Amino acid sequence: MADQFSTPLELPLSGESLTAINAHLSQLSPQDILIWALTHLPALYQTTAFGLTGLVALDMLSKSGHPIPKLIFLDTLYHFAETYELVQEVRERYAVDIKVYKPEGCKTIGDFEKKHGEELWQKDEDIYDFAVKVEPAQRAYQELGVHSVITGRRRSQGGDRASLQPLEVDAYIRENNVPRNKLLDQGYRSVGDWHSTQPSREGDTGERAGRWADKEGKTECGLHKNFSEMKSRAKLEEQRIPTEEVTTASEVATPPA
Ligand SMILES: Nc1ncnc2c1ncn2[C@@H]1O[C@H](COP(=O)(O)OS(=O)(=O)O)[C@@H](OP(=O)(O)O)[C@H]1O
Repeated sequence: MADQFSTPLELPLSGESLTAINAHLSQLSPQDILIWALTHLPALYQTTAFGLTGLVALDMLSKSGHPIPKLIFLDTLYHFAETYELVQEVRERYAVDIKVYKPEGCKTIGDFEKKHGEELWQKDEDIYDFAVKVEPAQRAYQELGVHSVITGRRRSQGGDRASLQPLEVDAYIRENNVPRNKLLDQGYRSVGDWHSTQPSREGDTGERAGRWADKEGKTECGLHKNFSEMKSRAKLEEQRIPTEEVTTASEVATPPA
């Protein structure tokens, strides 16, 4: 797919190039956008929590005829057993390299509670988000030399969640037999940590109903905030998290099957 953009692109992009690229991409199919990303974006990875969008993207990439990017999974330690099963299923089905990053110095929930106390998400959800997603993502990007990522967020997920079009995704999943989280067949619409994810209730609208259902105004985990905000969270963490000694191994680990 020849176009006017250099291959690979030189980063960072100016606002002007970004506008031109987005105008170009908005005319392409999802498959072609992904191929464009593969051929143009340097040091490209896919960050995924194995949601529907990410798995559809992975399936499309696997059929593109190009080598697929490695995956980055931020293992918060608090995922459902079904999600960990899905990680293994995806690894086998697509023969893809999955880099797993856990909260710093923690291999188990026991390690995490020793460092932060029990139910950190109840005490301070900003610090929880920082510890389980933001810091591990920063570490992953730095250690792996990541310059570009594919994520499963969609424009239609921002703001007005009722405008989502999950049926398109469902059709692709059925036709291509894409693996999916078993919880999606048990009344869950979107799956994150078990303590912040509930099945959707009657009358719920939106694809992400059930995420932080009891926390008014909370819709995101902090992973997608911009970098300066992430840095100020780092300061917050330094000031407020007790610094007890814990194992400090920072590693690319494999989650339980
Ligand atoms: N734990 C973890 N590890 C790696 N990547 C992750 C993680 N959580 C969120 N994401 C990325 O964010 C996409 C949207 O996820 P969610 O809708 O669940 O929202 S949220 O980020 O948790 O707020 C999600 O899309 P999917 O690939 O469809 O899962 C990922 O690209």
